[in-house]
Amino acid sequence: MTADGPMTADGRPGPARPGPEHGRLDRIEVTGIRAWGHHGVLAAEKELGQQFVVDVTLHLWTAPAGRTDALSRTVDYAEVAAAVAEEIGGGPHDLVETLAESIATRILTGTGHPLVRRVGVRVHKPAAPVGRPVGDVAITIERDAAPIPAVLALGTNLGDRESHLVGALELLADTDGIEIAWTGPVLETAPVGGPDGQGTYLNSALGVLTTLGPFELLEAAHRAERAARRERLMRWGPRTLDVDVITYGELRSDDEELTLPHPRAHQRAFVLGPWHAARPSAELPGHGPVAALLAAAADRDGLVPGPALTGFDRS
Ligand SMILES: Nc1ncnc2c1ncn2[C@@H]1O[C@H](COP(=O)(O)OP(=O)(O)OP(=O)(O)O)[C@@H](O)[C@H]1O
Ligand SMILES: Nc1nc2c(c(=O)[nH]1)N=C(CO)CN2
Repeated sequence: MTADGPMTADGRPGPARPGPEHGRLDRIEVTGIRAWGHHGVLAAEKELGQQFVVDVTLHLWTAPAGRTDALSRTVDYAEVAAAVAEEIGGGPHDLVETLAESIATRILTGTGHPLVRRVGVRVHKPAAPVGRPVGDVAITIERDAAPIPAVLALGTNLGDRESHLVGALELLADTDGIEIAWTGPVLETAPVGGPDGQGTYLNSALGVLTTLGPFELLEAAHRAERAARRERLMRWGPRTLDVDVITYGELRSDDEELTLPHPRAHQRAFVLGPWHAARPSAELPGHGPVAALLAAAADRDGLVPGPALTGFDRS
């Protein structure tokens, strides 16, 4: 097994490859969702209504749910079907194009958000008044979810710390679906917690725009840790590289594998300091302005400027 092989950072079996970072998402399909709607250009269609049938394809990474059997780590297809039926019953719109678009938007920004990264919608209007017998009228569209802004925190206090940070930034920047939006400065910070006598840390923070789902982003973070040969020997012990997901849009999650925002970020000057330096008006969802959190953090006096490293200069 190589450091980059199919294992999670703590040595458990990881997702079968190819995974989301290889551009291939899984698909959940719900077909034949039937409901009465009043869409159509003709007045009679709006007045009487007719049956519409919709098929949806949800593109998402399902390995976290498949591994743990947890519905909270995937999209509930019953909720999707209910949302689609509601959209069919809404409007009315003149065009099937508009109905398909409204269903795609509802899934990408509502029911399926943020796990569903792409959706396919096929709307059938089998009784459409075409003026002659036809088998069906259907439209198919495919739409991508908007990229999500996320914040990652990096820390290292073992081995060649500078190389670990530069390597992590390069690996993340090269990951499909991750675009680096900004980087914080590198700060040298006193260790917080863990065993006595461990070395000082270099910490930084990154802002990314990502088309990956939250678990896929965590997997990319773990991949960077594996590339630095991260070992988990003791809690808060020395480490070659730690990459934490601090925020993923406004998402709140109490899943122990991915708690969002990161459950200790609001107390940590070594996370808030580099973030604040790059984005002074940032807010941590559920906790308020990063500036105020930084001013109140117990470890705020343990930060000093670190080395100027390649890449960590994009604010
Ligand atoms: N927001 C998150 N970012 C990164 N890991 C998380 C997050 N939420 C939960 N985890 C889980 O925490 C577990 C332990 O992570 P890790 O070993 O990096 O902790 P740590 O860096 O020693 O401590 P801390 O979590 O206090 O930073 C991981 O297996 C991961 O699944
Ligand atoms: N200064 C500093 N202290 C820490 C850090 C860190 O990155 N920097 N990470 C920890 C666990 O993630 C625990 N303590």
